[in-house]
Amino acid sequence: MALEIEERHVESLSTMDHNLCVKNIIWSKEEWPAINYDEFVDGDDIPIISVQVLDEKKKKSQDYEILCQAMVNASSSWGFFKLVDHGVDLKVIENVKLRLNELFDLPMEQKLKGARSASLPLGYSATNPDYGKNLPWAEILQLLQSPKHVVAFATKVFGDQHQSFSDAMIEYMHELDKLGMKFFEMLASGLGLEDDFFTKSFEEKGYTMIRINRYPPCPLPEKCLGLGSHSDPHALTILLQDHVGGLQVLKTDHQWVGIRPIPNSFVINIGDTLEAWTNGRLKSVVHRAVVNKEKQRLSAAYFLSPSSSAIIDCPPQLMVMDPSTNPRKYIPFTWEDFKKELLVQKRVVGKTALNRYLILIEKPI
Ligand SMILES: O=C(O)CCC(=O)C(=O)O
Ligand SMILES: [Fe+2]
Repeated sequence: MALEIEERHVESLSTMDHNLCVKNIIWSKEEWPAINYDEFVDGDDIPIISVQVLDEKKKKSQDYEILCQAMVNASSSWGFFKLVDHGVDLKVIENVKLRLNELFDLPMEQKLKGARSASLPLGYSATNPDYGKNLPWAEILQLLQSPKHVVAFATKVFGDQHQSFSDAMIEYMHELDKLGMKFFEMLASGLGLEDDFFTKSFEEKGYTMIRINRYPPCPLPEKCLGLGSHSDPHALTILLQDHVGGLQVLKTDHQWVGIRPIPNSFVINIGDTLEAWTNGRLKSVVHRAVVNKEKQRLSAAYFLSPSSSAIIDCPPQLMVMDPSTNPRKYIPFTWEDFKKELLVQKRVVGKTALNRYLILIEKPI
């Protein structure tokens, strides 16, 4: 029976070049998930933060300061939190989900008109052929935030019928960008930095992008993964997911924990760049997506990245020079340099993208 399943053709992830069976997408044993997509433990989940008080008039009020602190605390412990009452119009969110599902529902031939190129990780792909083994059980679309880029992609796939897809994506990314900038101000404030400490490095959006994952139902979810364990290399991720569930986060005790989806919320997580920027005070935490037998799942990760010229250097307030407490952990780097590395890197496993800037600290014997 198990063998029969492994021989099954995977229609939804097969292309003309890659005709896949379940066995081609089975992961190495060490990676098999021990927790199901719908296993959640109340009291062992990431914090929930409501930003209802986030109103310009209340800025600098005590409520605002408490909220900033809560965000910093969640970002320093879990590296993740759920955001509710976020203020992004639900119509915009529902519309983008609808348009994305419509896109993924198209025949493979049509989606492949917008296929990612070999040289750049942008566009559509049915799973990720670069990975060789441990293929994600997912269809993936990566697009830059730039409206021009979105329209160019959508025109390839939909021709002159691209408008509804393009408009939905552009509007959604615009809203998320505004939300992201608010977070950066709040994180800066909670860390005791000038409000614009981070935002002033986000004027150019060159490499801010969205990655949409649609995970088809999987007949062998105990041996496959939608997305393997990784951390996000950018500064901050705003993740939208549907009601199905599948996101799991690795805790400091090396246990995976399932993140229960809640309606009308986002999941926010710190990326490697922000971890380096704050000398490790905010944590970029490893996570993954598991799949299930019955339901397809949609998630969309919006990755905010700084201007190319931004120098990722920890401010002295967050760094104590005394090596026994909190010495500098990373060599300052420009986002341009880091971005180049990301473009050639095939796969992020753990925090490998950031390791090249790590300062190796010798421990006293
Ligand atoms: O699907 C998910 O919940 C996770 C997606 C994710 O981590 C990513 O796209 O980087
Ligand atoms: Fe991620």
